[in-house]
This record gives sequence, C-alpha cells and structure tokens, in this order.
Amino acid sequence: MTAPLDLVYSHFQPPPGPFYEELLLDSVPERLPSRLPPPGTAHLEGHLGKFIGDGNSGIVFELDTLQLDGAPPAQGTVPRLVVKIARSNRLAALARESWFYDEMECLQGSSIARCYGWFEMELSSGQVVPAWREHPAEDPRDRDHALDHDGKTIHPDQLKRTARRDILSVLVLEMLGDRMPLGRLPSDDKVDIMSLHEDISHLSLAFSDNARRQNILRAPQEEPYLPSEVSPFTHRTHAWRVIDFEFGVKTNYTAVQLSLSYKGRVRRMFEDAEEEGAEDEVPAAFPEDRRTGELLQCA
Ligand SMILES: Nc1ncnc2c1ncn2[C@@H]1O[C@H](COP(=O)(O)OP(=O)(O)OP(=O)(O)O)[C@@H](O)[C@H]1O
Repeated sequence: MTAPLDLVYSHFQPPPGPFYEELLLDSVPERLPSRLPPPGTAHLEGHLGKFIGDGNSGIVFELDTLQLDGAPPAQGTVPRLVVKIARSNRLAALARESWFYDEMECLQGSSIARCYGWFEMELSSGQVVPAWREHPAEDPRDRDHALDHDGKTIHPDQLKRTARRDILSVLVLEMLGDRMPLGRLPSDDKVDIMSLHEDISHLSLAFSDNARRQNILRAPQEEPYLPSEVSPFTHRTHAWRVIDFEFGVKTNYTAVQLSLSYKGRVRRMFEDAEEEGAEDEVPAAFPEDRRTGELLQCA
C-alpha cells in the first residue's frame, strides 16, 4: 500500500510578522523526493516468531525464517525484521504511521527504523487474527485517537478505516535492539538520543507524546543487520533509534522551534527514567536484618 500524500493533516501557522523567520517557515515544506528505486515485485515470506511488545495501536512480533522470492535472502540484503500488526480498531493509526515512515525516508536506517512496507488485507468472513485474541486491546471499542491529529480534515480513506474491524494491516520494519533502560544514561547516549529528535525537527514534523522511554530503542544489534546510515542533518551515526509515529502533524515550524520543544521533552524523559530507576533499586539489607540473621543463627 502507498499512503496518499494528503493522508496526514498539515498545520500551517501564518507568521504574525516579519521577525518570525527563526520560528516559522513561509509554508509547510514539501516532502523530499524519494531516493528509493521504483517499486518492483518481490515476495517476502516469513513466520511470526517471538512476541516483542505491544501498545495501544499495534502488536509487534519478530519475523522468522525469511525467504525472499523462495530462497533465503543473500547476505547483507535483508536484516532481521519485525511486523507491527494494527489492532482491529487502529487501522487509521497504522496508515498514519506508514505515511510518516515515507515522509522520513531520508532518516530510515539513521534515526528511525527502516520500513519495508505497509500491507492491508481484507479478512474473509470468520477469519480470525490470533494476535488480536492473544494480546487484546484494553478496550476494543475505543476509537482511534490518531485521527484527533487530523483536525477537521480527516482523509476519506481514514474515515472508512475507522468503520472497519475486518482488515489485517501490518508494517514490516527493521528489528531494532533493546529499549532505553531505566536509570542514569551515560552522557554520550543522552547526546545521541537528543540528536535523534533534532533530525526529526529538520523535517518540520511535530510528534506529541513521542519522547517516551518505550519509543527509544538501540540501533539493530542482532545479526543479520544492515549498518547504520549517517544522518543527513546532524551527520551522526546514531547508536539509538526512535519509533512510534502515528500521532504526528506536519507543520511549518522551523527546526529551531521544534528542536527547542523536543529538547525540553527529551530532558524530562531522562529525568523520569532516572527517578523511576532510583525507585526500582533494591534497598541494601538493613543492619536490623543482619542482626535478625545472627539471632537466628544463635537460636
Ligand atoms: N522495529 C522494532 N524493533 C524492535 N522492537 C520494536 C520495534 N517496533 C516496536 N517494537 C517493540 O514493540 C513495542 C510496541 O511498539 P509501538 O510502540 O510501535 O506500538 P504502539 O501500539 O504504537 O505503542 P503506543 O501505545 O506507545 O503508541 C515497543 O515498545 C517496542 O518494545
């Protein structure tokens, strides 16, 4: 599937005066041209492997025993992959996320995962998706909050998606590494994670609520994986990646404005991780405990 260019709402804020060029562009920037070759035909086959994690929008599994056009992929061509399966009531959210992967194509493999496509399939009557049953949504009737980010301009395809519960929709993504840990991060990691968000700022994309520990994963670590790309904006080879893009808006905000706002949120994320890490630390044995032990030994 290819998400149409107008699937996601663009927010234009007219500059209130001539002194706002630091903060606002004259228009919402156009999407950068794709550098991928034109779509061809290839047949990827795999089995759902280990369950990796889930959230409000999707359920993520590793994809095992990959075959490309009927044979194991040649070395260095296909990395380990995951599938993110949309919950039955989150079809529009996954469509939005796929749109953002297209929009951020130039950051795939550097600040975000490589995305290998978005696929939708109509289920036949009575066909079930075991992942939906085995990893149920908190409230399957809950509406798709991703559409709140489209204001009054919800794309007609998205309105149709919200009315359906019989579509299997998946994103195929490069498999990333471990989640950002609790506790105090080394300063190199902090700088790197901060600069992931700076990369995104250069594309005038605003993501509400994206700076969360759950959305920061290490660059791929398990073979086979593809080497990290150098970021076209910060020129860094990142050790980390950001995920989870359904709640975004394209804006005419400058990179300066957006990275200032991301900076505050990412700093708060570091502080929260440190606080939570401190709470989770197992307290050292109290002297009283040792005394109790000695007493017990005497007894
Ligand atoms: N490309 C990936 N590689 C490895 N693990 C992943 C990948 N994508 C997602 N995950 C894991 O799956 C979990 C759920 O994924 P994700 O955050 O995309 O789901 P979601 O439903 O959109 O979540 P949320 O409720 O936060 O919006 C992540 O926290 C992460 O642990």
